[in-house]
Amino acid sequence: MFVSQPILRLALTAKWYLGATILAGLGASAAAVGAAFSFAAAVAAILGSIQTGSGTADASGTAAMVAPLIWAGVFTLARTGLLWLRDQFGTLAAISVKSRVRSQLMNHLFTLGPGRPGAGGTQATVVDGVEHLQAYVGFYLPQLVVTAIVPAVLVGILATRDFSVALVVLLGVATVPLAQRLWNRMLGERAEEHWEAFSAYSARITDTLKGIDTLVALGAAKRQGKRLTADAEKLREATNANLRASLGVSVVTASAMSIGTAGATVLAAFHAADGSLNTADVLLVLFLSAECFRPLQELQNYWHEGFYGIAAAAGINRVLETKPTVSDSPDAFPLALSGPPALEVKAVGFTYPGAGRPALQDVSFTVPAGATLAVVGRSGAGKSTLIQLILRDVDPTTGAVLLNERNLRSLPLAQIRRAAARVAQDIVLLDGTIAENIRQANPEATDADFREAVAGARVTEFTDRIPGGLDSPVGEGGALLSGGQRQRVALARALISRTPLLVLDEATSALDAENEALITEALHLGGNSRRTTVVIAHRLSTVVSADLVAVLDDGRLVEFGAPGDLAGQGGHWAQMLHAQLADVSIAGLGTRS
Ligand SMILES: Nc1ncnc2c1ncn2[C@@H]1O[C@H](COP(=O)(O)OP(=O)(O)OP(=O)(O)O)[C@@H](O)[C@H]1O
Repeated sequence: MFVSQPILRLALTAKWYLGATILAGLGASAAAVGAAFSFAAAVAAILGSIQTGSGTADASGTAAMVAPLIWAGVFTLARTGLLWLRDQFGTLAAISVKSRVRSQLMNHLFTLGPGRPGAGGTQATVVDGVEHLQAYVGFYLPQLVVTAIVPAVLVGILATRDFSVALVVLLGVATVPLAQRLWNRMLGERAEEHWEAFSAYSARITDTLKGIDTLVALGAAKRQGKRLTADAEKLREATNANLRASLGVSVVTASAMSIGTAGATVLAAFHAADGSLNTADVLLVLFLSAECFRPLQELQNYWHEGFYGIAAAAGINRVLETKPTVSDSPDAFPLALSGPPALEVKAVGFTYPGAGRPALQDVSFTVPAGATLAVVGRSGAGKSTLIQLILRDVDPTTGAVLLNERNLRSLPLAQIRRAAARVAQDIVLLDGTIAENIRQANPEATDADFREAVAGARVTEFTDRIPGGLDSPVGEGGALLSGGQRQRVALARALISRTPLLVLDEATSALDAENEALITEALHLGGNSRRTTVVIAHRLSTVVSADLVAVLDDGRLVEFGAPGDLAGQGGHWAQMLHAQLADVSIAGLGTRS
């Protein structure tokens, strides 16, 4: 018997369906017992009439056998109907549990933040893993209960007819769960290994499909193909190991059932010969012995079907047990936020788990409400880390981030998510139309808000030129749009969401200078605005329109102030400015042909 505790807890959410499945299974066995007694009664009636007559069944014997035969027919039909009902209820239980497990997995994944497991393996768990629960939850688990009850009751009934036959059947029945117990540990390990191999293979396929163009361009398709073959080989080995282990259980179970039934038949024959059992009782004993083993046989069949569900349960548990990177503190309460918030970063330090050195050290600055802060610095200086801290994707190792003087840790996470819009460099659009993608950020937005957002982010500039306009599909992940068009859709999403805090992580990198300037204007980066904005930018044009600049270098804040003030100080910002201006002037030099 193999029961995964967390999946059992989830299965109990469909307890009514599971209860009905169990009742129908028990009812089917009861109907089989009824049919066995009826057949035995019919046979007894016929034999009785032969013994009293002249060697053939007389009219009274034929009449006496009609009623039991009708009953046998009724019980047999009832059994068929109950088995059908059992399968229906089992399927309904499985469907209900699968949909609950999927939504629990998705809800949990939403809370996990950057620490969530990789997309490939997670997809295998949410799609295939949960699908495998069907046979485990709908059939294996209810059959466990039926198997625990039916053989015990039937052995009791058998004992009233023939104690020694009952004892032989009991020995056969008891051997099956004992053998399975011995195998469980090994099967559990095999199940986990199989699931690991399956999700690794599935993750590799997802990665390959996502990066197929890059792999072809790099000439690395063959190498990736070899890796896929190696993963497929590991999966084949794991599947074989699985099959070998479950074959062991099958052999022991089938032997115990065959030996038990054969033993019961031989004993019943002896007892018929010595007159301690009549022919009708022999028939009854044989029927009941077979019915004792039937639930065990079915349990074994379901075990084979549900095995992958048990394997997947390990993967499902692993996702459900992954702890979120940040969570609500027990005494969190919302901040009264009527306009753009003031942002304070106070002596903040952050070290990634397992990293040898801090990504940020002792960073402090304040951004007044409605102002725009541009964060600049070399690659690896800590800009993205700072953004993650401001959005509370992670908590600082030391110091604190405050909104309107309230530590982010004391705010409900849901409020922070609602108050902040983020546009990252790699934009992910969901399959649907351009308009649907934009409206998704604020389904309650009015048509006027929508028009303002698409105009501000210069979306209409390209949608006016395509036949479907704003109702054109974006394709999977936004594949039908260019990088710059995707960024404009994402910026429109940020504009329509009207959040008081806006974070742009190189969100205009794919735009041409003219569009960037116009969008910057629409976002009111600079001057008092209805939102406080933090922007990571490499382009001068974005930075000079900000109210404040924070220059990071090797995780430390090396300069902070208005861009105009810093420009004259000859420090990091002034040097970056000069370097970029030199690039611009060299690029702007004409050539003589
Ligand atoms: N998940 C991570 N685990 C460990 N170290 C990390 C992780 N992410 C970033 N780092 C390290 O933290 C430091 C700061 O990285 P961060 O991504 O914040 O820099 P950045 O200024 O945004 O760089 P870029 O401009 O290249 O995006 C780097 O040394 C980087 O290697």
